[in-house]
Amino acid sequence: MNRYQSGFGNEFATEALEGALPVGRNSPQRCPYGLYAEQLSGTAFTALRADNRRSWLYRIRPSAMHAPFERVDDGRIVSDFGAIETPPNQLRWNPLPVPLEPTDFIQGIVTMAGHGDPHAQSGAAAHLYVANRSMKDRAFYNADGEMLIVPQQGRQRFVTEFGVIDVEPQEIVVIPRGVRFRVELLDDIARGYICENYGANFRLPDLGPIGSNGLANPRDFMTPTAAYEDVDGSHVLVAKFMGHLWSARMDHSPIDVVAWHGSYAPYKYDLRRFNAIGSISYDHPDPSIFLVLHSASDTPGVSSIDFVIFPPRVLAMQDTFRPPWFHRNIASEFMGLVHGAYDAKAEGFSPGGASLHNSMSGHGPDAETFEKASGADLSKPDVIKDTMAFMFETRCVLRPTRHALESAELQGDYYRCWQGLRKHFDALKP
Ligand SMILES: O=C(O)Cc1cc(O)ccc1O
Ligand SMILES: [Fe+2]
Repeated sequence: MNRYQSGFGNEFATEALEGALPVGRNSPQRCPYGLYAEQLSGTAFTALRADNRRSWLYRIRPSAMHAPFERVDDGRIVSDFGAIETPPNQLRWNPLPVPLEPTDFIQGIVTMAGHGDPHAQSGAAAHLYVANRSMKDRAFYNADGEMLIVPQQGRQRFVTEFGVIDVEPQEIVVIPRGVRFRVELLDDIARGYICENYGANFRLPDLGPIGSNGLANPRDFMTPTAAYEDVDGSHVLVAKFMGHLWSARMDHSPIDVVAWHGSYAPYKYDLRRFNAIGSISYDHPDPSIFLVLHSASDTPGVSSIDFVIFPPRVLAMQDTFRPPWFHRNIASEFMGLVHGAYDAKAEGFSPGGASLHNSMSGHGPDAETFEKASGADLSKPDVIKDTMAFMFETRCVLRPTRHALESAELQGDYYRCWQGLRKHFDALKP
């Protein structure tokens, strides 16, 4: 049986038992198989039809059935970014070390930076995670934000209320606000990045003059078909709510949805399917050309968050410095590397590592990349292979956490990568 349905933001309909979906109504007096009907809405009831997202779930028990939540340790998760001063320095980190203690996905999350707050429904957080064991009899949901997860090492299984999503590095998974799930490791280690989006749900960008095809194509987004477990016994439900973790006991698995229909559901996307578009004449285009998904702000044309990738591609621009240019932007850029090398940095940016270039902080190619690209033979195209870098680009400054600024992984000498840039200026040589 096909485990996925294809399409972005579709009206999906799926049942794990034949006839489990009520026909012609959402909430019949008695649901088939003795199931409970429950609506999960991810936008205001009255949101415009194009933005409206909700699903109807037909489950063994309603999601209200749990003991009261109690506060538990937040671990290394942070949602309050005002506590410490934000330096304008360019920052870069080595990958997180593999934990020595048993650590599951939730315990393995480390917040690196963020802005805004869940209460205002605006802003974002950038987290890293590294885990060495599966979540067991434990599920999680995030009421604060949608989670865009970028696995970097190890295959990972997201067992959600809506069905099962398997991902490997170079794929991403998006878990909408409120959706309950657990993460199982399919390899020894699971490592990756998370963009937590407190604002409007991620959506595909409009394509303008690009036309009706290109960038991330809607049919490559995969949403699972219904899959449920009918398991009685002690379970724990962990919630992230208003910046903190809460835990409640349950006497059954919350992954008990036998059928569902609607438009609010988790999905995955294989970044290798991205249709990269670029300059075929001259100049290096703005990285918005590599936009996969974005969260819109209240200002038309200005995203709150852009999720951008730098996939394999061919550079053939003439009389052009082909790698990224030197720049300062109003936006702030948190970057990660899933695989390979990034074309603006000859060394020091490793797979699993991260960098942060905040609003108006100058950055660009390192000295080695600049020298090489300035003298490159442009008669041949550069075929950029075996790479997958990405960026969580935000409208507002991403404020690093105390952990990020004090961790052993912070590269204190990052600034040096630009110090070797030589002065080439000669007023007599135009
Ligand atoms: O800083 C970076 O490496 C990301 C980036 C890439 C690019 O091609 C243009 C602008 C930009 O910020
Ligand atoms: Fe940049």
